[in-house]
Amino acid sequence: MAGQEPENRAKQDREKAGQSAAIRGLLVYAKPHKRQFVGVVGCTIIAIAADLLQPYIVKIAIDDHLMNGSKEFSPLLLLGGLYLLLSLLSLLFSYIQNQLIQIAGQGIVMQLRKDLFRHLSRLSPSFYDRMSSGGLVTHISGDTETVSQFFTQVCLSLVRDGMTLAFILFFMFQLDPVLAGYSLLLLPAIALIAALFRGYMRKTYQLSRSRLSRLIAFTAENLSGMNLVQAFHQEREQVKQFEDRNSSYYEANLREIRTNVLFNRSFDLLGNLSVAFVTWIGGRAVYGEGLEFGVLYAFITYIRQFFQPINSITQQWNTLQAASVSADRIWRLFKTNSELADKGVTTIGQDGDPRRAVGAVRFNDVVFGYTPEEPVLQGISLDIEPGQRIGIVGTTGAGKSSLISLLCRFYDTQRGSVTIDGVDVRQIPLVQLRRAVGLVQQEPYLFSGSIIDNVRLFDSSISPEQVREACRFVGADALVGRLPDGYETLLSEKGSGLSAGERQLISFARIVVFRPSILILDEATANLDSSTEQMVQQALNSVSVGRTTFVIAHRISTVMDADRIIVLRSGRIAESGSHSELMRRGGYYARLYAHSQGEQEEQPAG
Ligand SMILES: Nc1ncnc2c1ncn2[C@@H]1O[C@H](COP(=O)(O)OP(=O)(O)OP(=O)(O)O)[C@@H](O)[C@H]1O
Repeated sequence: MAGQEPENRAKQDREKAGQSAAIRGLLVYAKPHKRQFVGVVGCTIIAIAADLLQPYIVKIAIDDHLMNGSKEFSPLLLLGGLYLLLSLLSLLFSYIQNQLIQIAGQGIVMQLRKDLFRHLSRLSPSFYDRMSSGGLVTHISGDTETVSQFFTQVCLSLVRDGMTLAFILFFMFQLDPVLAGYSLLLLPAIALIAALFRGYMRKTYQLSRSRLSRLIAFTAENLSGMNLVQAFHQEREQVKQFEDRNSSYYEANLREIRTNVLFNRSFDLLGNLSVAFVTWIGGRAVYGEGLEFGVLYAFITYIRQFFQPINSITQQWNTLQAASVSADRIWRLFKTNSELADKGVTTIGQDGDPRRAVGAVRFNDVVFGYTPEEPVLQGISLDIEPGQRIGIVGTTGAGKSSLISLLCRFYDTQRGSVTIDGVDVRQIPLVQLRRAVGLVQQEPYLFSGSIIDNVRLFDSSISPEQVREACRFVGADALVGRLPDGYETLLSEKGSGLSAGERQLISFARIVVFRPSILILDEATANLDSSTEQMVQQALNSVSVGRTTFVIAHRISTVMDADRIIVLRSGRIAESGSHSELMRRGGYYARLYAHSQGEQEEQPAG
């Protein structure tokens, strides 16, 4: 146990160093808003001075005009006018100060969210294999919001409350140094209360934040998988889990509020005690004519105001802590590099247009696993000529999708290489590679947007007419015709409102529009009924003419007419050849085929 102490301390030191580096990193974002921050400081000085001069004006009115028996009304009117003017000035400059800090703070966080999202969109699929989407939602929404509070609350409080304190002390010493000296006796009591509460407030604050993050993450993940939750009748279990998280957040929140209220009331109590103290000491001095009554009035007003900024600065401690933790988490995300270094500089295709690549694909002794210890593909070598139609078959988990993931470079090989037209995919810039290779998956992703934008993927260089033509080509125009606003119909997230097969047709139209030189269909027609499949198949046959095409299918009938069929078994190529060759051989493929035809009861082991 004793050995853990220094270890924990070293860990805490590392965390602290990371957090301050993160805060420093955030300050880079603040740089473009320098002028707004200078404006905030200027406005704060004017607003505070106008605020704190008000008791001074009353003091002049009392001591110089009311108490000396003067019956003149006009100086009082003038002082009253001045008081009003100061109030208006304070109001106006507080407003401008608030506007400026919000513009700066929100601007910083808007930029931060933008950069973070852009960064996340470049991270490789392996990153998303590890991270929960709910956790990422919390980072983008919750953490950036906390960072925004750093600028709009912590920075503002430090400037405003720090200056207020300095001004109050200045006025107090200006009015009566002895009474001001007595007031300083309060400082140890203030420090004691702050120290007593600080640790506890931090703990309760962090507890409620972390429980809120858990709640948000759980909600986000459940909403995206709600159809599965319902399909498996998990509603009651999920509601129970939600309730647990919800009530533990409720308790943590109440505890945090209770601590804050206790802290605030302690300060109020101290404030009232100090007013009583000053009234007693000052009152005696006024009776003994050692102090003017106006000075006492102004003093009491200042001492009342003295606690508010201290209270506010102490409260910001929590926000500062939370902001540094959030900044650290955001920074760590920024520092996560894509495992796929996009350093390739070799272009492919005629005139540098990857869509006009020849389409020769080679797998050279490829070994790959999602974790290094568990290889999923073992020593795959393939040589595919341009324009060939390749079928890939194999039982569930044999490695079919993994094989084409390497061609798309969603992952990098552990050994060996994949080349297109003789160029290693790692040497091809990712943007070129993604244009060269078109992928249609079983569950195509549709974006929130119109049909037109979903087909042309928001690329406005592709005209709506080209989109319509592509839809006609794959037979999607009848479907679009049935939608309320035709091609302008807005699809909601994940394309809900369309059946799986209809979503598939839209993704086929994409391929027709973008015409990649290599086409991959991963169980792409599995969701279509047989008549639609036939129609799409015809369309695909025309699209795939002259293009290297990979077709992954469970239904062997889908790949029977391929130039060559690759049969995968446990991450290795078991057989390859045309349908008739493989059937003649009477091996694993022939058994798979027989099984798919329902001639064999047992599925071959794979
Ligand atoms: N993202 C991933 N992270 C970790 N392991 C994975 C991942 N994707 C697939 N695997 C594993 O890799 C192996 C091969 O999976 P792959 O999806 O390539 O098989 P498949 O032949 O396409 O199967 P199916 O016919 O079911 O689509 C399986 O054991 C699978 O569990």
